[in-house]
Amino acid sequence: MWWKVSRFAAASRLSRSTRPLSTAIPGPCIVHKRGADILHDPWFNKQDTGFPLTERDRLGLRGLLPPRVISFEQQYARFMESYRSLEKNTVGQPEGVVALAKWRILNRLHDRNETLYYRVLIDNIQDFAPVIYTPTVGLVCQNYSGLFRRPRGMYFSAKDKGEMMSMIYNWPADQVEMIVITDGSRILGLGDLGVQGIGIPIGKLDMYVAAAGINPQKILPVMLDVGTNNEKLLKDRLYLGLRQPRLEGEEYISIVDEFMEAVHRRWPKAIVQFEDFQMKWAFETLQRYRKRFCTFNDDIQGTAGVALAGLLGTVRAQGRPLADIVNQKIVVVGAGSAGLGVLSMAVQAVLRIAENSGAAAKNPFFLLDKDGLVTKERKNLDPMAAPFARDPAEIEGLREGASLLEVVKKLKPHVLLGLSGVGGVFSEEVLKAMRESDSIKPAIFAMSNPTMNAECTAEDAFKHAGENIVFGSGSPFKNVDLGNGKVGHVNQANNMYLFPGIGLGALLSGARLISDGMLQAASECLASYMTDEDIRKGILYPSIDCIRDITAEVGAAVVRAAVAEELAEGHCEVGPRELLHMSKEDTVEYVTRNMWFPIYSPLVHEK
Ligand SMILES: NC(=O)c1ccc[n+]([C@@H]2O[C@H](COP(=O)([O-])OP(=O)(O)OC[C@H]3O[C@@H](n4cnc5c(N)ncnc54)[C@H](O)[C@@H]3O)[C@@H](O)[C@H]2O)c1
Ligand SMILES: O=C(O)C[C@H](O)C(=O)O
Ligand SMILES: [Mg+2]
Repeated sequence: MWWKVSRFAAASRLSRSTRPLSTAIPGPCIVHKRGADILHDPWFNKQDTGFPLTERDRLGLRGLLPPRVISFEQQYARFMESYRSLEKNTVGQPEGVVALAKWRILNRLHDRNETLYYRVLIDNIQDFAPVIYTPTVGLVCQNYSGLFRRPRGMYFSAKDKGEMMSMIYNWPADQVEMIVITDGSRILGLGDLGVQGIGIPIGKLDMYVAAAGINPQKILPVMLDVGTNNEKLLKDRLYLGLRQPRLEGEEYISIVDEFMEAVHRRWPKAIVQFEDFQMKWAFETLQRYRKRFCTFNDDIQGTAGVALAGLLGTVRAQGRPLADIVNQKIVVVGAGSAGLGVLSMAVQAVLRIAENSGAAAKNPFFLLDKDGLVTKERKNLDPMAAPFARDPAEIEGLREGASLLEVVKKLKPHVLLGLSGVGGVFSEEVLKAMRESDSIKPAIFAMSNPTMNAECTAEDAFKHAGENIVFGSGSPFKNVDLGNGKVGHVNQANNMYLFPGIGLGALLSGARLISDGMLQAASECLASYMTDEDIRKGILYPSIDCIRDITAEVGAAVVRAAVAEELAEGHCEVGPRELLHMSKEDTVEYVTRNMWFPIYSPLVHEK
């Protein structure tokens, strides 16, 4: 049977499966529509031919469909056949053309039938994540106005000021649990894409459904269109967003305030994830809302947890105890929302580890931005970067603004971590200089997205920096063939390993807010997920095939942290007292049980 050989189940590391028994009888699903309205609704549509005859009778579909009933399994096989033949037929065509063709076929299925769409996505996550998420989502955003066929999610624009409280009620679902919002101002490493950035919340929420099992009827992608400063888009006749420069200052923040209040009024328990906001607004909105609403910024906080898990992994990969992190030299390239988010969390973790192990706390971090090494001598030092600027007296031989190459040659760092958004900044010379690293297993993280913005490719990293490196990248690269049967393992150092678990854990705990402790628990869970044996092979993160399992573990860690901090108010029928009495295993089981899984449910009509 096709589902028995699914790679998802085969690759699952844990014996407990996040997939329900295939024999389980699905519960009914109440619909408030009938007839053709059902066929046009991707939440309920069963690819038309999948409606059994009794259901056709009940829902007034008789006569609207050809007589033959096609099973879910047959529909699944048929879709996969078309996808595979598209793959075959596009061999040799330019990469971007193939990527968009794959995105189109998946997007069409998404528009028609969400159950089948999410099932093929879950079962083929390794193949499909790069199509619906990073890196193809970047290309989709760049071409969004031309690709546009149907809207998805909600669009709030600067023109809607004063109207949002009523507009929010235009969304057709009664319940929304997870919202991802962007203002399109820093889409991956591609800059300001205005309204076209809506592709990012859509892709992130697809991962929420696939990895965290959030019901797709309870997700909401949101675009806050406050204009764009992208000249090319402003001149583009087809551009679908507001053709005006971005709002700034009070005008800007009052729009975000209004949106947050409207959402909170209609769905007080919904989690709001901020995504791909330019740095100043990313930090400002996080500070402004994190105590008032259940919200987090994925680029600052999700990325930090994934990077920290990677840094701890590199210490283990060298066969050293975690406390040795204080003795590492870690160069962070990029002082934006992601780089500074990583540093904030990692500095706290290093202090904690040093305190717990009795080691003297040392600062292992060195920060560079577009103007080179950031020191206290920097003129107009950004206040957000100031806590991480080095004192020139402590870093003998390195000047303010030193280039990356100078820094690497002088320091011989253990880790090079890129969040600069600039493709190729880990040049051949820089990578070759990493051969002199003081680490027996130097680590290179080229975390910028999409692929062309990665600081280096996997191939170049292994070629120039040596075969003994540990490598991670934000966008997927294939493992590198090192010859003689040896393989250079590529880790996907992407916040997708954490944000679904953070959101799910926050939701199921019913926490009022997302605390540092909950985020730290998520990161620690990811950091301890891999075995020593894997880590020694340079495998720092689980395979994406296991993303539901790792998300269940992360979600449970977040729930437990919320309970420990007395932030958990419970979810649905599970109250705070029940959460309090759950063991670790019970909590994982609770989280897993709450994951939605795509199967056709019998539809029952109610007026
Ligand atoms: N892998 C992941 O999970 C993940 C998560 C978040 C962000 N990212 C990626 O990180 C990148 C940066 O995101 P951000 O939000 O921090 O952007 P940002 O615009 O806020 O910051 C970019 C930073 O890079 C610096 N920079 C630019 N050119 C540089 C150069 N040549 N050398 C050194 N530094 C340079 C800038 O000075 C700035 O400090 C993006 O490409 C994004 O896709 C990846
Ligand atoms: O979207 C991603 O793939 C990761 C991250 O949130 C980014 O902004 O690059
Ligand atoms: Mg992002």
